[in-house]
Amino acid sequence: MPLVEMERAGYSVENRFLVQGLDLSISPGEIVTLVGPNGSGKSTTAKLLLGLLRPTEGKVVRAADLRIGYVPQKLAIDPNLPLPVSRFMRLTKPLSRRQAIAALEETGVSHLIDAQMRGLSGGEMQRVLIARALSMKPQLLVLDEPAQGVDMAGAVAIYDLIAAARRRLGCGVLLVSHDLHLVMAQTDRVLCLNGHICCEGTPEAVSEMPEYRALFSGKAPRGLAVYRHQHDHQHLADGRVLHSDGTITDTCDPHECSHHHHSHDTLRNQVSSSDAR
Ligand SMILES: Nc1ncnc2c1ncn2[C@@H]1O[C@H](COP(=O)(O)OP(=O)(O)OP(=O)(O)O)[C@@H](O)[C@H]1O
Repeated sequence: MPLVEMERAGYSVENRFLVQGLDLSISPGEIVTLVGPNGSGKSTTAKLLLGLLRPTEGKVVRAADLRIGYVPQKLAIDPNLPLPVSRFMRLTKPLSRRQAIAALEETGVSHLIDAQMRGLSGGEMQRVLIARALSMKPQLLVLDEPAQGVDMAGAVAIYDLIAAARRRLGCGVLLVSHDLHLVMAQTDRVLCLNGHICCEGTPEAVSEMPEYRALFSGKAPRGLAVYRHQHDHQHLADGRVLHSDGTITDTCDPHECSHHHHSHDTLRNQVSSSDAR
């Protein structure tokens, strides 16, 4: 049984369709990624799935009593208001301090529990938002550009976190992203959006589809399989490194720490080769 299913769903404002003819479903345990250029309707599609918008045509059906965790693209809070992380974590759900710390631990930012939201870095903010979404113990996790404002190594770490949450909770995940090459490696199914679904399939298949390449003017990197690297350690938000045996060190051994550097180098090669094409 899918967690959520869209059938020929569309959404229009003043007779203009923002998205149309969407057929899409998300099942427990799968990561579905929506990619598309600015204004292609990714956030609108996410909001239709969540029930924040009602389709003006077609239908969207969610499983009964579905627990949803949502990381919005933009936070509707006044950035000037003082708001500690501890209070932000309790805004949508009553959580004890211990529960809030446990949720923040999952994303490596429990040390920020008493920090002010307005003082957080881009990466810290995203980790707090993901922790709040995970505290719902969601069956469906919807993340709208969860790696925005985060550098590439930070983005890889965030996508790893999401993949780990999917394994642990068995939840379905909808990811909205611009980071095609990074995000796609963690994803089971990719949908390319441009007001409608242009093409869909596995990351490897989609990366070679002409519709996908046209959508990004041929600038999308190829050969995504190289990003399916094995992780033997995780980079914590405070810069330290958590190894698979549970030890924490200040830096990773350069011989052991292949994945991020590998990703950087490979990406650089691929971007330059696709630019040259
Ligand atoms: N309430 C609204 N009224 C009118 N137009 C809207 C409304 N919401 C969104 N739009 C328009 O619909 C289109 C799709 O917006 P949407 O935010 O879904 O795109 P997106 O793919 O998420 O974009 P981005 O990558 O820039 O975040 C845009 O052209 C946007 O300006």
